[in-house]
Amino acid sequence: MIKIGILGAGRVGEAFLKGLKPLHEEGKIFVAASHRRLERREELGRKYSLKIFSSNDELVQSSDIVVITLKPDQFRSLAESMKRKALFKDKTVISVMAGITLNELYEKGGIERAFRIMPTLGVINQNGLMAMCASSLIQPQDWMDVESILSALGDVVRLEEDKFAAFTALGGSGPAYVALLMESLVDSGVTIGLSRSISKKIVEHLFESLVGLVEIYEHPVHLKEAVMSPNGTTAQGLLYLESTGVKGNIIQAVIKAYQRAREME
Ligand SMILES: NC(=O)C1=CN([C@@H]2O[C@H](COP(=O)(O)OP(=O)(O)OC[C@H]3O[C@@H](n4cnc5c(N)ncnc54)[C@H](OP(=O)(O)O)[C@@H]3O)[C@@H](O)[C@H]2O)C=CC1
Ligand SMILES: O=C(O)[C@@H]1CCC=N1
Repeated sequence: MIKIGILGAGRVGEAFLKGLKPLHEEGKIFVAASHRRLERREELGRKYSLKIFSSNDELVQSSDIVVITLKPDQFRSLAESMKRKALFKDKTVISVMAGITLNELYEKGGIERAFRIMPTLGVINQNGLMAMCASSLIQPQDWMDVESILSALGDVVRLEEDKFAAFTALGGSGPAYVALLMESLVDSGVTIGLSRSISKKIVEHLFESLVGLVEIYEHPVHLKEAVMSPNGTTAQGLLYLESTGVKGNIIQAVIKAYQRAREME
């Protein structure tokens, strides 16, 4: 049975624990994790009834596949000693860390067999989208095994490593942009006299129904035209948005995030 260890189970690491637990319970894989704080280990142990190690080294030693869910700098500070101990020899690693390239995994951590993935936060409720690339030692069977495991957390797309910064800027950071838009719309409802609860209900409905509407209208532009009546309310709202350069600003925001993602590599 494949043994999977989640190294540094924070927000994304916990999403992996939660998403993979059903496969663990069905006896298809064995899942464990590590964390540096006792309080967090106890919390995860209580919630998932899985083994949570205090020692990262022991977790790695007892795993076939190690999912590294540390922050990039937390990994960088641990990597050298792990490389010295040759901990990752014969292990397969899945890294979710923004800006850590396959080459850096090898150079700093001595990790030869690696998948680099970039998940969206949707993995928290098994509804993520994950970009995935791999080092040259990874074989077709490894791809199939890992894709099958990751499908418990959402959809997987194979992507060239040189497109990871772009995926990170749009998909990885994306939930934050959409959350900001959502927050602004809820505040706008309150500003024009609606209670916060009804405003929130309207905005939640708008987001929930949007994907279905775009499917029906086939393109966001056609959806926009369907809502926009001659001399109506939508035309006035859109005129203001367009005059403030909202579309260019959103594109610029993603470009900024992309530049930062490139800098991190
Ligand atoms: N959040 C997101 O939307 C996305 C994040 N990512 C990537 O995922 C990674 C994790 O992000 P996220 O889950 O948000 O971050 P978190 O800070 O929630 O997770 C990292 C966890 O690792 C723990 N940790 C730190 N050092 C050690 C150590 N030496 N040994 C064991 N555990 C340790 C931290 O503990 P402590 O709580 O004590 O700091 C923390 O709980 C990042 O590299 C990020 O780039 C990728 C895509 C999306
Ligand atoms: O902000 C970040 O750096 C990480 C990567 C994508 C989402 N969070």
